Amino acid sequence: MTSTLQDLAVQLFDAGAVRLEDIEAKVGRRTPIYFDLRVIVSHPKLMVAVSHQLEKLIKDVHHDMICGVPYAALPLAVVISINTDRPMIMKRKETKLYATKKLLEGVYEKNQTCLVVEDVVTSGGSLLETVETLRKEGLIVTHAVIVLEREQGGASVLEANGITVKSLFTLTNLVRMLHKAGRIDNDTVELIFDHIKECQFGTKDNLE
Ligand SMILES: O=C(O)c1cc(=O)[nH]c(=O)n1[C@@H]1O[C@H](COP(=O)(O)O)[C@@H](O)[C@H]1O
Repeated sequence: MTSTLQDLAVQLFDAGAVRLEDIEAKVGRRTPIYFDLRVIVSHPKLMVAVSHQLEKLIKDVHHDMICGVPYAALPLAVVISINTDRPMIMKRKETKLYATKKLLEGVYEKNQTCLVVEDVVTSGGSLLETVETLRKEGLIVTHAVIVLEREQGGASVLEANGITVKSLFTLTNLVRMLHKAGRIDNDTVELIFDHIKECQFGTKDNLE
């Protein structure tokens, strides 16, 4: 059975993937909402449901293989690879210092297309780092599929680097769905919407 996006938003919240606390984000600023997809490894049915939704987004995107950005997106990439019978490659966080000394694991050839899977895009930096590694190895990367686009400028940064981002949720529609389901109150909705407006990347002030 396929969950609707509204159901999925509530299931993710109830599994603890949405943290409504003041948390430091990877790049620079604090955030009143943190989407922590790492919890889904403890909820296999939810992992399959999220993967199914991502698969719908990529069915018309040509790709020879997929690569998950380490580590949060790796389990999703594995499930999508199995469900769609499409090979996967894995990027290491650091180059192996012995034996093969590889940064990418798996089988690939120059000029093959690789679709990237990521959990969250805020500034776009993490996803771009993976894309740069893949491109250095001669792979063609034009699309990424992600779970949450935080609408803080990252998608535009990626677009400017030749990557089209397809997302399951934007932060605005995730928050609206959770508000509708009574999981987030009015004040928190306002706080999050203000944060989205105030904390934008890709602008001169926030370029690191
Ligand atoms: O730090 C973040 O911006 C972030 C926000 C959030 O809600 N959830 C979350 O997982 N992150 C982390 O931030 C990364 C994306 O941030 P950028 O590299 O700025 O796009 C993700 O891969 C996560 O490691």
